[in-house]
Amino acid sequence: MDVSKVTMALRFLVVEKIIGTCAILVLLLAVWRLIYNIFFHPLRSYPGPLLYRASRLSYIFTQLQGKLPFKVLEWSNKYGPVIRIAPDELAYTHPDAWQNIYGHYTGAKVGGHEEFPKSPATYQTKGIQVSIAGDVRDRHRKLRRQLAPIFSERAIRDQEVIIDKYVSLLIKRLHEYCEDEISYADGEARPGRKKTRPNRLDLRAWYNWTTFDIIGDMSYGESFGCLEKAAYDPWVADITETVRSGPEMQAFKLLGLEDLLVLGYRWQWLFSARTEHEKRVEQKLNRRIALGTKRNDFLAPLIENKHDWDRGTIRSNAAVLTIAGSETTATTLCGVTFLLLNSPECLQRLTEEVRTTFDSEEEINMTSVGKLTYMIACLNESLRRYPPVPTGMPRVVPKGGATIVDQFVPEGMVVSVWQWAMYHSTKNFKEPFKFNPDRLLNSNTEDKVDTLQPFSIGPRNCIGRNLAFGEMKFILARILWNFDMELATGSEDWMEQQKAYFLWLKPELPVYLKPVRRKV
Ligand code: HEM
Repeated sequence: MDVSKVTMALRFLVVEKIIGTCAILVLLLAVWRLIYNIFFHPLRSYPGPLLYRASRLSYIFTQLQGKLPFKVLEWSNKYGPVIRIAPDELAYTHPDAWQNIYGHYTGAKVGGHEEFPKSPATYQTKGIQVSIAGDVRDRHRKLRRQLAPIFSERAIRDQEVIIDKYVSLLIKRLHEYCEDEISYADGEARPGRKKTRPNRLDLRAWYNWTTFDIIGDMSYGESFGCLEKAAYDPWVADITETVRSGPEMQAFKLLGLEDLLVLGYRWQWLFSARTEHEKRVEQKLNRRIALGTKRNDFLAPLIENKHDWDRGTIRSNAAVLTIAGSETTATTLCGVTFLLLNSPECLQRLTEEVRTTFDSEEEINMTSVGKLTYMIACLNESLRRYPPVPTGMPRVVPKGGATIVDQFVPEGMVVSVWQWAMYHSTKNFKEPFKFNPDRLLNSNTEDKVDTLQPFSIGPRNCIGRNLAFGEMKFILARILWNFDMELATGSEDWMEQQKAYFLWLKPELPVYLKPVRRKV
């Protein structure tokens, strides 16, 4: 008998047994986990779909498909305004949740609780520098204090000359692309191409180019040159990848694979577009620093206070301001354009407002657009129908737990308001899928208009709200002054076909533009 063969066989049997036992243990543990999550977890009494209450996997799967906000609405209609969407996570569509989760607290002394920290699985990754949008409380407060003055209404008005420069360039370029001598083929406007159908332009691109060029100048002292080239800069083109990779990175963390994510990120076999993006930010930052600190732009406070911040902090904040400050605004402009083009009466009323309020285009500026009450209602209604941040903005319940929408939630649980679902719930708005700006002009008890907080509230609300609103009113007014618009055929389901991640993954928005001819 061959002893070595017997030893080998025995070894094989032992190894097989160990693997088998481990597999059974893992399986038992997983089953126990499911049972625990359903019957013994501190959130067991909260309603929600069984598969999601039982395991995180269902949440991750639906989130990666970009469908979670739509599911939350479905569940909100079925289970009510507080839904358990993962074993340790609650989604809210109840208006009180805004204040309870995101509001300012004055500390335990007056019976409040501490500020709810941002959930690390969404906002922080080990070893990767976070920005103001993800930073921990003390660093956040300092960053916010230094940046706030530059985002005040007055400071933004002082920057009007920059905004005006790019909006005027947008209008000039759109006119050029609408001129008869410019011809184009395949519906894609480009000088020198043969014309098929007139003036069909992708407004998603033009809005993105404009808001990126503005933010580029306001942050780094140089635009991305998108409007000049009528083409995407690689940086701008990367945004889609950044939007898509957000939930993928979150999935790694929720599955306990953060170390693998960090390794992959460092060695660039995961999310390499993000690493490339960081390199480009660094190059722009170098050029900005070479300009000195005299410029009154968004990066000046961080560069001036460089003893407070290392290079990584300045870089990550430069990157987040660029994306947060442009993609969201361009998204809302696309949304309002699409919704108006699908509501001819609203479009006509708004066009009339713009063309009768002003006698000439020169009268349209960042201050005078404040008179356009119907436009403000249209923009707010678009932010309701198509909020740029459609998902939850997850926070962790602080030590001691908290009462949210009259129910106690234990510490450590993840909670958030889901904007898209909240704004489309019939509990909050009558005919929620209807684009109806009048609901924001006439007081009406059926619409809970205070629910609408697209810029969030509290200490971590949007720092760029003044800029965003000023810019959107100004761009939309100038477009409506100059052009008549019609939605290109084939785009009727533009909004329905989108995936909703932390931001929307939006397709092109082809629109026919016809310049308005005025008698001189
Ligand atoms: C329509 C346009 C915009 C919308 C709807 C919007 C919405 C939001 C929301 C909901 C948040 C909170 C995110 C969270 O809690 O995770 C936020 C944060 C933020 N936004 Fe905006 N935003 C817009 C435009 C802008 C602009 C123009 C800028 C700047 C140039 C900007 C810069 C930021 C920054 C830096 C934060 C993080 C603030 C902090 O944590 O203190 N946003 N925004």
